[in-house]
Amino acid sequence: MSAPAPSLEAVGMTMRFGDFTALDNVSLSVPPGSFHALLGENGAGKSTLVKCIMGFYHATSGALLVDYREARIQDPRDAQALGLGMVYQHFTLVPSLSAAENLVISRGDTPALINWAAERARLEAFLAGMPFRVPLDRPVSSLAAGEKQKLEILKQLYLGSRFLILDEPTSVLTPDEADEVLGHVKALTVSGALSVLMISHKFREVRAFADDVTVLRRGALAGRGRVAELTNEDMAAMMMGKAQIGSAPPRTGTPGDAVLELRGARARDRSGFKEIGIEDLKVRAGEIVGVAGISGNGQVELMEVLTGQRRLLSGAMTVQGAPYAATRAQARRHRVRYLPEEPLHNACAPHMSVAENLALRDFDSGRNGTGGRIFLGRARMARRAEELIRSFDIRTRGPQAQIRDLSGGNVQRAALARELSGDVALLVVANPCFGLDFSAARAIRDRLMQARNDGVAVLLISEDLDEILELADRVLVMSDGHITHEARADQAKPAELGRYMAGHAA
Ligand SMILES: Nc1ncnc2c1ncn2[C@@H]1O[C@H](COP(=O)(O)OP(=O)(O)OP(=O)(O)O)[C@@H](O)[C@H]1O
Repeated sequence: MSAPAPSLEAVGMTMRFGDFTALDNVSLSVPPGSFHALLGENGAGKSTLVKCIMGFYHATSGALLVDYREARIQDPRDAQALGLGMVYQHFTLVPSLSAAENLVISRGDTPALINWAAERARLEAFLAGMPFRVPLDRPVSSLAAGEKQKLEILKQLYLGSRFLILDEPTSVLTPDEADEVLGHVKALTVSGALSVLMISHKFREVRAFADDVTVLRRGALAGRGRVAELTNEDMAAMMMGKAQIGSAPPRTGTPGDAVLELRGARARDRSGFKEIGIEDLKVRAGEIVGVAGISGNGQVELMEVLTGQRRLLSGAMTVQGAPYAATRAQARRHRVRYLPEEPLHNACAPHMSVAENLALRDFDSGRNGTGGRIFLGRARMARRAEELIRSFDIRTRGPQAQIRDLSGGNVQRAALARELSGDVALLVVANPCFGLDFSAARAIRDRLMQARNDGVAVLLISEDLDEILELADRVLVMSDGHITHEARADQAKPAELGRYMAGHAA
């Protein structure tokens, strides 16, 4: 790569939203060719800081220096022109196009009529200078998550970025994929070709790859230092202050009768070309059944079947012994609740307030679940919201804040608060701790265990094997659309589960 990596300094950055200060006089310095981690609990201000750097937000005050010169970044194009690029948790690639096509169209200057031979030669020349590559001609949808994330990084480098902001870049990757991707990124920083600022919640990755760390807490700088000179306890203390993480509630009681049953259930997968098939899945009252698997192995389709968004081609689904198609009336009658992935988009009304979102479930249920359309009174809604905000520790400016302005982790807590309040028989959750810091993850996991101990049947679909091993009574592995393995969680061996997850076990 030609241009050397730039340095970046943020000096006294403050960002106010109305009378709320999301970022309070925060400074951070990333020398050229270094790998800098940005840590903080959910809502600490990490995304706000990087959005100010990238020109998505205009800081209320403060300055940015790129290569020791003041940079005026009005919008993301200015940031790109200065060599700053961003890679997100979720992919931004076009799934139906190949890697080569994705790279070429990502350039703003692509002509309407593309000379593919010339573009291909240009791409090959670019890739020849890269320490890693990805298959260029397959549709991106067929690439594994690790390959997609490598392509996101290559895309930024192809666009000329020499300073990468990585926002939880390994959330959807397996630990091996994460190490491979971050290993390549690290090598680029060591060679001086790239500077990196990475938002992460994973101490393991910070420790393995970052040179320096900055920690934010409630919008303010809480600490910084060389990673090699800090212990995990030091970093945790900076993140959380004096607050300690309590120990998890013990598992109590034994499972009762089956609440959810799927038998011989077949449904099309998203491509429409394959099928998923669940021969026999039972979740009992007072039991957590974990469905482990690498993303893209039918978990999304299974969730869609369970939530009534995907039709069964054959087989049966029952809840409490009755046929179940997940209509709203059935879900209400059988006290079934869902926490889907990305709750802001899938389980919330983003423009509505926290209080309204916490009450959403009740809008069409009437005062006593009779189905009468009686809207909750404002005062009662506000009282209830305040209770849930307190007991689930939702960090918000108040019940009237729009839910889309909450940090990711706090949206998650709000959705879970709503789904777990009231009388629940079956709870279906997908990746409930995705993107959460560890104290938020701890809080959510404790709630799930508590629900189980209270007799709720919990189906936990998760890509996080540690989470499943901690919470589940039984583990099922889903691979290529089918349940390929079942084990009691206390007897399961992670390596063996990993082999089934990868589809390698007999
Ligand atoms: N556009 C906005 N309007 C109002 N408040 C906002 C806005 N964006 C963020 N905030 C608030 O600023 C605070 C910091 O949020 P931010 O998204 O930066 O946190 P974060 O550290 O990135 O958290 P997470 O780890 O959950 O992503 C939060 O309390 C959030 O509610």
